[in-house]
Amino acid sequence: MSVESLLYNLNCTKAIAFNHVAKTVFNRISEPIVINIRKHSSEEFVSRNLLRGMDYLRYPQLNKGLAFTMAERQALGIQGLLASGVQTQEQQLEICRYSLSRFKNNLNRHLYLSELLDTNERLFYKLLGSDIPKYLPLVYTPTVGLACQRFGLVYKRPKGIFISIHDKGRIYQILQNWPCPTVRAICVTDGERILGLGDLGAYGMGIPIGKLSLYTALAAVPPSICLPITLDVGTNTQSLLEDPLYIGLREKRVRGQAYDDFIDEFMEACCKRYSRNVLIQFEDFALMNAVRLLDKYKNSYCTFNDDVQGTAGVVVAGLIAGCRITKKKVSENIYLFLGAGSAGVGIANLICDAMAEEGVKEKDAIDKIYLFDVDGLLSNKRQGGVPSHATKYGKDMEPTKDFGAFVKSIKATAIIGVSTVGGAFTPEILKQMAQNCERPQIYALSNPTIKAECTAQQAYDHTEGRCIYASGSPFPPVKYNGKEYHTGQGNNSYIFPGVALGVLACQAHHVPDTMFLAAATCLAKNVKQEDLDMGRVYPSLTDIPDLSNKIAVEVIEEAYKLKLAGMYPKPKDLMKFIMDYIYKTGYDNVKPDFYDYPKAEGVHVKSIEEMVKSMKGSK
Ligand SMILES: O=C([O-])CC(=O)C(=O)O
Ligand SMILES: [Mg+2]
Repeated sequence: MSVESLLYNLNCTKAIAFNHVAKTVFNRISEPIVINIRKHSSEEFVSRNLLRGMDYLRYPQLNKGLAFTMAERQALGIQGLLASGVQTQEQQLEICRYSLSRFKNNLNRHLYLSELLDTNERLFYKLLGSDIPKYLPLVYTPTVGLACQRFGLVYKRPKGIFISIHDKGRIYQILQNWPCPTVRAICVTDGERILGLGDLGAYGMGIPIGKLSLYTALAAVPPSICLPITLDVGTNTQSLLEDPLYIGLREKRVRGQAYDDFIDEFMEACCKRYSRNVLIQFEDFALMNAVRLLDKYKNSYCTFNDDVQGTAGVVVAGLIAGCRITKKKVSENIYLFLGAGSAGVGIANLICDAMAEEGVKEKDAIDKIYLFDVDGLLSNKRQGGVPSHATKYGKDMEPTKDFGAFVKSIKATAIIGVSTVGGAFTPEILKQMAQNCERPQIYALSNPTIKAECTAQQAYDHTEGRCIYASGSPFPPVKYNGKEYHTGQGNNSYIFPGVALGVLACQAHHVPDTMFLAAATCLAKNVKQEDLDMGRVYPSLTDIPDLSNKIAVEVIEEAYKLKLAGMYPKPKDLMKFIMDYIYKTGYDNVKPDFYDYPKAEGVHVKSIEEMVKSMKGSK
């Protein structure tokens, strides 16, 4: 029995109580144990691969529930373990939809979906894909924020790896405990800046799980190659340290050299375990580490920071699409940021790149971009100066903390909220934007919903319905002057799944900023005129899977252009190449080789169909 199935079979409390020594011991005895007790040819096959029929029900990657046909049930030796009825996947989806409709709140819906993922992976992704606008907010922003805050209740079984600062020196060994050796994509957090909710420590695990489930739901990246990781270096949130349900280290965060050495070891261990071009997505690190670690690793690893580059990609896509409405160039706007953290500076940098494409020099581009942080305008004259990650945006202007007055004095045409201060775009600020230009662009990007700088309704109400508005979390349709408007969700989920798909498919070994600009341009190009007519700068969420494929093609083009691709020769038809690569949610794609089962040398891993056939042949 593997450690995974052992944990699976224990109830939640025992699983958490499973101590480190026991884990190590079990890991040792989970080395190949060849069971060969059955005689029937198909059963013999199962045992030689150490997969028992029951495993087809137990493992979400293999389970089809009542959709196993009678012949399959016989071949797998699971007849009688399921009710006699045989269901189609479509019928199962109906049952899921009905079950979800019975819950009264979204956290319970999130928990239901999380259990579905633990039970039947293909059904989960099929359901998500059947109505993305409906299900995305349940597995992702905003509900995932709540799930993180309650992660002590949500945690049931391993969906990713926790690596604690005390594991320093043996990170590689811990990675080996993950049962799938084919990992190609990792999403990692240290839980310090979870959405706009702050330091949630080990509770942050909900984020890499959610982000990677979007790799599959929105870009059909095979889930077996994805690994969520939380680096537990403690938490500085006192309420968590005192929370009896808290699942992480009850210690203050480790900082300085010890932290840096830990992250260095982590990066090396990932490469040693999974190859040098394993993709590592950084997510929800605090500002002090996000930009610094990106700069440190971006040229030596296959890595990106979603909050810096993914968010920048989606905002720049919105701005380029916004220019299709205003008939202006990107460089003809004046940009003002509320928030100068990792997201703000990442967006500002990519705006400069977009202006460079229009032939604007970097200095002139910077002149059109202003940032505020908690201490006011990034002014070179302010006490304490401009933070090091943002020095190039420091202005030789008098310091000010009055954001509203500044909106007026510089005649901003686009304001971008990445401040995590809910309601910071006051009615006065919005009204001023409406005076500054005909179609002011308002981005209220902080997540989850309560952290948005203004709601969609407020933006329309205070700009006479003339604004181009986008938010990070979804808002219901807005009513203005008797008309209904559907506003866009400027969330990095439009960008990172497609970029990841492209990087993974062509085995790129770096993820340069230009890939995000290529993704942003592709996204902006694909906004339909009818969306623009409504003032919406993003396509419908329903379109994301198609868009991700298109973005992936652009990313692959960029990878070959920059000689970063690891796969030669370059495929002739990139779209076909992508279509062959991606994960399919139909049950006919269930394969028994999803995990690291010890296989006898030369043993062919048969598909379920082959097993059914061999059973028929042996009759
Ligand atoms: O997760 C999201 O919805 C967007 C994001 O990266 C963040 O807010 O940190
Ligand atoms: Mg994030």
